[in-house]
Amino acid sequence: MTPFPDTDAPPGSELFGPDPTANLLPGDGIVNYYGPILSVKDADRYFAALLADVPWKSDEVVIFGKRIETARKVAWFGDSAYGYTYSGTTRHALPWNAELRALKQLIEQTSGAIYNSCLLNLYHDGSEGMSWHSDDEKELARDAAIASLSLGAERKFSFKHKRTSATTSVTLEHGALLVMRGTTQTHWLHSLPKSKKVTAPRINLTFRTITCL
Ligand SMILES: O=C(O)CCC(=O)C(=O)O
Ligand SMILES: [Fe+2]
Repeated sequence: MTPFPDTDAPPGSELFGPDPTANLLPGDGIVNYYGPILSVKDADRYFAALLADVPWKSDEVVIFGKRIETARKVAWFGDSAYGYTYSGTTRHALPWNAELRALKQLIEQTSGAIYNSCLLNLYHDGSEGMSWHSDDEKELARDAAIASLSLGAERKFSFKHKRTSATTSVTLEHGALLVMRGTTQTHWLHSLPKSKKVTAPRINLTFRTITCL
């Protein structure tokens, strides 16, 4: 009997999950995937608390000049009531609640960066996603780390290079952390593709740094 029958990975690596120092991108930016940083029990607890306590609102996007309300819901929290403008609408950040304060501290420790705001997205099922974009709004500090925590249904997350169209994808697990660093937003787009296979909801939190306060 072979000791590691199911994998070509180095012995033991499957016990410790992904290597968070490995870069998912071939260059022009850095994306680290930490895998789950919360126990399933804690991830379940945060998912339920955020689903119930966050004042979820539809987002607005402009497609071919038309203003569309998304089925996906959003909320925005921050250190102070920052104004944040996208698709021609300015929103103001809500003050941190207890769950978000605890998650922010854990994610700052794990990722080695600090954040002053968090955008939350609620996808009710796989019919909702987010199309190709980069997080390059003028309010965001250039090249600052963006830390993404996933709760709920597993979803695929994809990157596409703006010039070469090279793509790469990762599965975002319940309770998992992904961090985009350096010039990632300058050179790469990312998306959360829709999927007919996903029937359960997912909450995503992206911790960010807003400038021009
Ligand atoms: O839901 C996700 O994983 C990604 C969300 C995202 O890209 C964003 O909010 O800018
Ligand atoms: Fe994004």
